[in-house]
Amino acid sequence: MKTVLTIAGSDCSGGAGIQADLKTMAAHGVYGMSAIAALTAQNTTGVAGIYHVSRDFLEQQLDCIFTDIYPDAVKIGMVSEKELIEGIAGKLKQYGAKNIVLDPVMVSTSGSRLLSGDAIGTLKEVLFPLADIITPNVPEAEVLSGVSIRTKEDMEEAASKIGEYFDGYILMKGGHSVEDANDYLFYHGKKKMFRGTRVENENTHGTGCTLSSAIASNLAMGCDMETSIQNGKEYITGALLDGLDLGKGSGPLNHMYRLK
Ligand SMILES: Nc1ncnc2c1ncn2[C@@H]1O[C@H](COP(=O)(O)OP(=O)(O)OP(=O)(O)O)[C@@H](O)[C@H]1O
Ligand SMILES: Cc1ncc(COP(=O)(O)O)c(N)n1
Repeated sequence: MKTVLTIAGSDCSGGAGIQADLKTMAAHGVYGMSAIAALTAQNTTGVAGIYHVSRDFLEQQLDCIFTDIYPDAVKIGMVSEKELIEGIAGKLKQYGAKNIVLDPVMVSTSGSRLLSGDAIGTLKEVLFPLADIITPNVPEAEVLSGVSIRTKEDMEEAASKIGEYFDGYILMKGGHSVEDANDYLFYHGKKKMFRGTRVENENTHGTGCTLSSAIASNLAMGCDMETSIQNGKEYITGALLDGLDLGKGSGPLNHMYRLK
Protein backbone atom coordinates (compact mmCIF):
# COMPACT_ATOMS: atom_id res chain seq x y z
CA MET A 1 0.00 0.00 0.00
CA LYS A 2 1.24 3.50 -0.81
CA THR A 3 1.84 5.82 2.14
CA VAL A 4 1.39 9.58 2.56
CA LEU A 5 2.36 11.84 5.45
CA THR A 6 0.72 15.14 6.30
CA ILE A 7 2.58 17.71 8.40
CA ALA A 8 -0.05 20.28 9.36
CA GLY A 9 -2.40 21.61 12.02
CA SER A 10 -5.32 19.78 13.58
CA ASP A 11 -8.83 21.14 12.98
CA CYS A 12 -11.00 19.77 15.79
CA SER A 13 -14.14 20.34 13.69
CA GLY A 14 -12.79 17.98 11.03
CA GLY A 15 -13.11 20.19 7.94
CA ALA A 16 -9.56 21.37 7.28
CA GLY A 17 -6.00 20.53 8.34
CA ILE A 18 -4.89 17.07 9.38
CA GLN A 19 -8.46 15.76 9.52
CA ALA A 20 -9.25 16.80 5.93
CA ASP A 21 -5.90 15.42 4.81
CA LEU A 22 -6.40 11.99 6.36
CA LYS A 23 -9.97 11.72 5.01
CA THR A 24 -8.72 12.63 1.54
CA MET A 25 -5.95 10.03 1.75
CA ALA A 26 -8.40 7.34 2.91
CA ALA A 27 -10.69 8.21 -0.01
CA HIS A 28 -7.72 7.67 -2.37
CA GLY A 29 -6.90 4.27 -0.88
CA VAL A 30 -3.48 5.32 0.42
CA TYR A 31 -2.25 4.88 4.00
CA GLY A 32 -2.29 8.26 5.76
CA MET A 33 0.03 9.39 8.58
CA SER A 34 0.21 12.72 10.41
CA ALA A 35 2.75 14.86 12.25
CA ILE A 36 0.85 17.60 14.05
CA ALA A 37 2.47 21.05 14.13
CA ALA A 38 -0.37 22.82 15.95
CA LEU A 39 -3.72 22.10 17.53
CA THR A 40 -6.47 24.52 16.66
CA ALA A 41 -9.77 25.05 18.41
CA GLN A 42 -11.97 25.97 15.45
CA ASN A 43 -15.21 25.26 13.73
CA THR A 44 -17.03 26.36 10.59
CA THR A 45 -17.46 29.88 11.99
CA GLY A 46 -13.87 30.65 13.01
CA VAL A 47 -10.68 29.86 14.89
CA ALA A 48 -10.97 30.28 18.69
CA GLY A 49 -7.43 29.26 19.66
CA ILE A 50 -4.10 27.81 18.53
CA TYR A 51 -1.71 25.66 20.55
CA HIS A 52 1.69 25.11 18.93
CA VAL A 53 3.66 21.96 19.63
CA SER A 54 7.34 22.32 20.48
CA ARG A 55 10.00 21.86 17.80
CA ASP A 56 11.37 18.85 19.71
CA PHE A 57 8.01 17.13 19.79
CA LEU A 58 7.35 17.74 16.11
CA GLU A 59 10.80 16.33 15.29
CA GLN A 60 10.06 13.31 17.47
CA GLN A 61 6.88 12.62 15.50
CA LEU A 62 8.83 12.87 12.22
CA ASP A 63 11.55 10.52 13.52
CA CYS A 64 8.92 7.95 14.51
CA ILE A 65 7.30 8.11 11.08
CA PHE A 66 10.37 8.14 8.84
CA THR A 67 12.24 5.41 10.71
CA ASP A 68 9.30 3.03 10.52
CA ILE A 69 6.76 3.58 7.70
CA TYR A 70 8.53 5.65 5.05
CA PRO A 71 6.08 7.96 3.21
CA ASP A 72 5.83 7.84 -0.59
CA ALA A 73 4.70 11.48 -0.53
CA VAL A 74 4.51 14.33 1.99
CA LYS A 75 1.93 17.09 2.21
CA ILE A 76 2.77 20.17 4.28
CA GLY A 77 0.01 22.52 5.46
CA MET A 78 -0.25 24.84 8.48
CA VAL A 79 3.21 25.00 10.04
CA SER A 80 2.72 28.17 12.12
CA GLU A 81 6.16 29.19 13.34
CA LYS A 82 9.78 29.70 12.33
CA GLU A 83 11.29 27.07 14.65
CA LEU A 84 8.80 24.45 13.51
CA ILE A 85 9.54 25.16 9.85
CA GLU A 86 13.29 24.82 10.52
CA GLY A 87 12.68 21.54 12.37
CA ILE A 88 10.57 20.14 9.53
CA ALA A 89 13.12 21.13 6.88
CA GLY A 90 15.94 19.48 8.87
CA LYS A 91 14.05 16.20 9.17
CA LEU A 92 12.87 16.12 5.55
CA LYS A 93 16.49 16.59 4.46
CA GLN A 94 17.81 14.04 6.94
CA TYR A 95 15.43 11.36 5.65
CA GLY A 96 15.53 12.34 1.97
CA ALA A 97 11.76 12.84 1.73
CA LYS A 98 10.32 12.86 -1.79
CA ASN A 99 7.15 14.01 -3.56
CA ILE A 100 6.67 17.04 -1.32
CA VAL A 101 3.49 19.10 -1.80
CA LEU A 102 3.59 22.40 0.11
CA ASP A 103 0.37 24.32 0.70
CA PRO A 104 1.57 27.68 2.07
CA VAL A 105 -1.37 28.13 4.46
CA MET A 106 -1.33 31.67 5.89
CA VAL A 107 -4.87 32.73 6.82
CA SER A 108 -8.02 30.64 7.36
CA THR A 109 -11.15 31.19 5.26
CA SER A 110 -12.64 32.72 8.41
CA GLY A 111 -9.79 35.29 8.57
CA SER A 112 -7.47 34.00 11.31
CA ARG A 113 -3.71 34.11 10.85
CA LEU A 114 -2.33 30.56 10.79
CA LEU A 115 1.31 31.40 9.98
CA SER A 116 3.15 34.01 12.02
CA GLY A 117 4.31 37.03 10.00
CA ASP A 118 8.00 36.49 10.70
CA ALA A 119 7.80 32.88 9.49
CA ILE A 120 7.00 33.68 5.86
CA GLY A 121 10.67 34.38 5.05
CA THR A 122 11.72 31.09 6.68
CA LEU A 123 9.06 29.20 4.73
CA LYS A 124 10.45 30.62 1.48
CA GLU A 125 14.11 30.17 2.33
CA VAL A 126 14.11 26.84 4.15
CA LEU A 127 11.07 24.80 3.12
CA PHE A 128 10.39 25.90 -0.48
CA PRO A 129 13.69 24.47 -1.80
CA LEU A 130 12.55 21.01 -0.64
CA ALA A 131 9.09 21.15 -2.23
CA ASP A 132 8.22 19.69 -5.65
CA ILE A 133 5.10 21.84 -5.85
CA ILE A 134 3.61 24.76 -3.94
CA THR A 135 -0.13 25.48 -4.07
CA PRO A 136 -0.81 29.12 -3.09
CA ASN A 137 -4.27 30.65 -3.44
CA VAL A 138 -4.38 34.16 -4.89
CA PRO A 139 -3.89 36.09 -1.61
CA GLU A 140 -0.97 33.78 -0.70
CA ALA A 141 0.57 34.24 -4.15
CA GLU A 142 0.34 38.00 -3.62
CA VAL A 143 2.28 37.75 -0.35
CA LEU A 144 4.87 35.40 -1.90
CA SER A 145 5.43 37.58 -4.98
CA GLY A 146 4.69 41.12 -3.87
CA VAL A 147 2.43 41.43 -6.95
CA SER A 148 -1.18 42.52 -6.57
CA ILE A 149 -3.21 40.00 -8.59
CA ARG A 150 -6.34 41.07 -10.49
CA THR A 151 -5.89 39.60 -13.97
CA LYS A 152 -4.43 36.46 -15.56
CA GLU A 153 -1.39 38.54 -16.57
CA ASP A 154 -0.87 39.49 -12.90
CA MET A 155 -0.88 35.77 -12.07
CA GLU A 156 1.86 35.20 -14.64
CA GLU A 157 3.91 38.06 -13.25
CA ALA A 158 3.47 36.73 -9.70
CA ALA A 159 4.53 33.23 -10.83
CA SER A 160 7.63 34.61 -12.50
CA LYS A 161 8.57 36.54 -9.32
CA ILE A 162 8.08 33.39 -7.22
CA GLY A 163 10.07 31.48 -9.86
CA GLU A 164 13.06 33.70 -9.08
CA TYR A 165 13.51 31.87 -5.78
CA PHE A 166 11.48 28.64 -6.23
CA ASP A 167 12.45 26.09 -8.88
CA GLY A 168 9.47 23.68 -8.69
CA TYR A 169 5.83 23.65 -9.85
CA ILE A 170 3.62 26.57 -8.80
CA LEU A 171 -0.12 25.83 -8.78
CA MET A 172 -2.05 29.07 -8.35
CA LYS A 173 -5.54 28.22 -7.20
CA GLY A 174 -8.52 30.12 -8.50
CA GLY A 175 -11.03 29.26 -5.78
CA HIS A 176 -11.25 32.92 -4.79
CA SER A 177 -12.27 34.04 -8.29
CA VAL A 178 -15.93 34.89 -8.85
CA GLU A 179 -16.47 33.77 -12.43
CA ASP A 180 -14.72 30.38 -12.62
CA ALA A 181 -12.57 28.02 -10.56
CA ASN A 182 -9.64 27.60 -12.92
CA ASP A 183 -6.25 26.79 -11.43
CA TYR A 184 -3.00 27.70 -13.22
CA LEU A 185 0.19 25.67 -13.18
CA PHE A 186 3.49 27.48 -13.84
CA TYR A 187 6.69 25.57 -14.39
CA HIS A 188 9.95 26.85 -15.86
CA GLY A 189 8.25 29.54 -17.96
CA LYS A 190 5.38 27.30 -19.13
CA LYS A 191 1.75 27.72 -18.11
CA LYS A 192 -1.12 25.21 -18.07
CA MET A 193 -4.72 25.80 -17.06
CA PHE A 194 -6.72 23.27 -15.08
CA ARG A 195 -10.27 24.20 -15.90
CA GLY A 196 -12.81 24.18 -13.09
CA THR A 197 -16.51 24.92 -13.13
CA ARG A 198 -17.46 27.14 -10.24
CA VAL A 199 -19.72 25.21 -7.85
CA GLU A 200 -22.28 27.39 -6.09
CA ASN A 201 -21.49 26.14 -2.61
CA GLU A 202 -20.66 28.36 0.36
CA ASN A 203 -19.22 25.37 2.18
CA THR A 204 -15.56 25.55 1.16
CA HIS A 205 -13.82 24.97 4.50
CA GLY A 206 -10.70 22.93 3.79
CA THR A 207 -10.69 23.02 -0.03
CA GLY A 208 -6.98 23.91 -0.16
CA CYS A 209 -6.02 21.18 2.32
CA THR A 210 -8.07 18.65 0.40
CA LEU A 211 -6.61 19.54 -3.00
CA SER A 212 -3.00 19.39 -1.78
CA SER A 213 -3.60 16.02 -0.08
CA ALA A 214 -5.26 14.66 -3.21
CA ILE A 215 -2.23 15.74 -5.27
CA ALA A 216 0.13 14.10 -2.73
CA SER A 217 -1.94 10.89 -2.80
CA ASN A 218 -1.77 10.75 -6.59
CA LEU A 219 1.99 11.38 -6.58
CA ALA A 220 2.40 8.56 -4.04
CA MET A 221 0.45 6.27 -6.38
CA GLY A 222 2.99 7.00 -9.12
CA CYS A 223 1.12 9.59 -11.23
CA ASP A 224 3.15 12.38 -12.80
CA MET A 225 2.65 15.96 -11.59
CA GLU A 226 0.13 17.10 -14.21
CA THR A 227 -1.98 13.95 -13.87
CA SER A 228 -1.88 14.29 -10.06
CA ILE A 229 -3.18 17.86 -10.33
CA GLN A 230 -5.88 16.92 -12.85
CA ASN A 231 -7.04 14.03 -10.63
CA GLY A 232 -6.92 16.27 -7.55
CA LYS A 233 -9.00 18.90 -9.31
CA GLU A 234 -11.64 16.32 -10.26
CA TYR A 235 -11.73 15.05 -6.69
CA ILE A 236 -12.19 18.51 -5.12
CA THR A 237 -14.90 19.42 -7.63
CA GLY A 238 -16.80 16.23 -6.82
CA ALA A 239 -16.47 16.85 -3.09
CA LEU A 240 -17.90 20.38 -3.53
CA LEU A 241 -20.70 19.20 -5.82
CA ASP A 242 -21.84 16.72 -3.18
CA GLY A 243 -23.40 19.69 -1.38
CA LEU A 244 -22.81 18.61 2.21
CA ASP A 245 -24.12 21.32 4.55
CA LEU A 246 -22.87 21.06 8.13
CA GLY A 247 -22.34 23.76 10.77
CA LYS A 248 -23.30 27.40 11.05
CA GLY A 249 -20.54 28.89 8.88
CA SER A 250 -18.48 27.81 5.85
CA GLY A 251 -18.94 24.07 6.22
CA PRO A 252 -16.73 21.12 5.29
CA LEU A 253 -16.70 18.95 2.15
CA ASN A 254 -17.83 15.37 1.83
CA HIS A 255 -14.51 13.60 1.30
CA MET A 256 -16.18 10.23 0.91
CA TYR A 257 -18.61 11.28 -1.84
CA ARG A 258 -17.32 8.54 -4.15
CA LEU A 259 -18.60 5.86 -1.75
CA LYS A 260 -22.23 6.97 -2.05
N1 LIG B 1 -16.75 27.29 -5.44
C1 LIG B 1 -15.83 26.50 -6.02
N2 LIG B 1 -16.16 25.75 -7.10
C2 LIG B 1 -15.27 24.92 -7.69
N3 LIG B 1 -13.99 24.78 -7.26
C3 LIG B 1 -13.60 25.49 -6.19
C4 LIG B 1 -14.48 26.39 -5.51
N4 LIG B 1 -13.81 26.95 -4.45
C5 LIG B 1 -12.57 26.43 -4.49
N5 LIG B 1 -12.43 25.56 -5.54
C6 LIG B 1 -11.25 24.79 -5.89
O1 LIG B 1 -10.72 24.24 -4.68
C7 LIG B 1 -9.31 24.21 -4.73
C8 LIG B 1 -8.76 25.01 -3.55
O2 LIG B 1 -8.80 26.38 -3.93
P1 LIG B 1 -8.92 27.61 -2.99
O3 LIG B 1 -8.55 28.79 -3.82
O4 LIG B 1 -10.24 27.59 -2.31
O5 LIG B 1 -7.77 27.28 -1.98
P2 LIG B 1 -7.55 27.81 -0.52
O6 LIG B 1 -8.05 29.21 -0.42
O7 LIG B 1 -6.14 27.53 -0.18
O8 LIG B 1 -8.47 26.85 0.28
P3 LIG B 1 -8.82 26.93 1.82
O9 LIG B 1 -10.26 27.35 1.84
O10 LIG B 1 -8.64 25.57 2.35
O11 LIG B 1 -7.87 27.94 2.44
C9 LIG B 1 -8.93 24.77 -6.10
O12 LIG B 1 -8.80 23.71 -7.03
C10 LIG B 1 -10.11 25.65 -6.45
O13 LIG B 1 -10.23 25.89 -7.83
C1 LIG C 1 -5.53 23.44 10.81
C2 LIG C 1 -5.95 24.24 9.63
N1 LIG C 1 -5.23 24.15 8.49
C3 LIG C 1 -5.61 24.85 7.39
C4 LIG C 1 -6.71 25.65 7.43
C5 LIG C 1 -7.09 26.45 6.20
O1 LIG C 1 -8.32 26.06 5.69
P1 LIG C 1 -9.50 27.10 5.42
O2 LIG C 1 -8.89 28.26 4.65
O3 LIG C 1 -10.50 26.36 4.64
O4 LIG C 1 -10.00 27.60 6.76
C6 LIG C 1 -7.44 25.73 8.63
N2 LIG C 1 -8.54 26.50 8.76
N3 LIG C 1 -7.04 25.01 9.71
